Amino acid sequence: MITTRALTKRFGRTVAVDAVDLRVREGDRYGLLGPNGSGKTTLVRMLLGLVYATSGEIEVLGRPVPRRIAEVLPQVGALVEGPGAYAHLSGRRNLALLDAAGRGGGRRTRQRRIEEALERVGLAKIDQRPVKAYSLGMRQRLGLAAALIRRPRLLVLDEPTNGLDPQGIREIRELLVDLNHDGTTVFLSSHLLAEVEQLCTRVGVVDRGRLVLEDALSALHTPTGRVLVATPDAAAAAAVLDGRVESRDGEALLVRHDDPAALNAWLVGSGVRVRSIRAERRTLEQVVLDVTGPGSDRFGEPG
Ligand SMILES: Nc1ncnc2c1ncn2[C@@H]1O[C@H](COP(=O)(O)OP(=O)(O)OP(=O)(O)O)[C@@H](O)[C@H]1O
Repeated sequence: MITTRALTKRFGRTVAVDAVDLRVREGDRYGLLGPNGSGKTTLVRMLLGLVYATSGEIEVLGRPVPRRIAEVLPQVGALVEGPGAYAHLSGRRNLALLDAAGRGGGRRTRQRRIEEALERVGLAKIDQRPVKAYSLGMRQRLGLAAALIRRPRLLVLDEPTNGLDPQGIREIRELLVDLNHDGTTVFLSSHLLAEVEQLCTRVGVVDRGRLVLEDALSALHTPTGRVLVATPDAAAAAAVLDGRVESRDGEALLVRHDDPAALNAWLVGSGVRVRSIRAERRTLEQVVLDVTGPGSDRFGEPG
């Protein structure tokens, strides 16, 4: 769906995007994760032909960008750096103008597609109020509706939950999962670890312009070599496990061991009751901290 090779963008002496090889597959919910200023927006804009690369190649939906962007855009829904809209017009009017301006929309179905898109983003009830009276969250939803009116195969979204409250963020997340289940590939950028962890199936991590990691989310949650045990016999367990217990908090023990089943058999065989047992897995945060250098500790900051 999206492939880049050695994609690079320089602004003077600043290397905003540095030799990035990105690979987004059909059906992915792909999260491009990086702190503010790491180059995500520049990368997204290059994918859409809004910024020209200094060097490297881009393919979107099998076609080279920017050369054949005109064939690509009708199949792509995009939301980049805050939705642009005519402030004095209503949301519906904005969508109608947008649909009329682009290629391949189909006038006959316009009204229906607009109402469907508004419904999907939770704006079905908007009235004639102009967009300038909208809250930031409503504008963001309108921007998403705009990305949806063409029923795109691919969604490209730059920080789609910016400006939304927790309820709004959750609704957008559910919407994107639904769309993805219906066959839309979703590519989004975010500086929020938790957002990507909850929403995405694949993750790319950018650090100062470089893509330092790209993998399936499930593959990143690797076991840490420790097991979390809950037992009412914590003291007895600690004695049995002799030196393997790394920490203890009430009934909860963190044990150095890489096989929960074998550990369970050992404990039960020694007369220790086990309430629950599971392998500890690395969180996305740990994975990201391992691959990003010092000074890249700005993840999760609002902005
Ligand atoms: N038009 C431009 N001219 C000069 N420098 C730019 C321009 N656009 C971006 N940059 C620089 O490129 C780097 C990456 O910026 P970019 O906006 O792509 O990062 P980002 O990860 O999207 O951050 P944010 O989430 O804050 O937008 C930054 O150092 C930025 O200052």
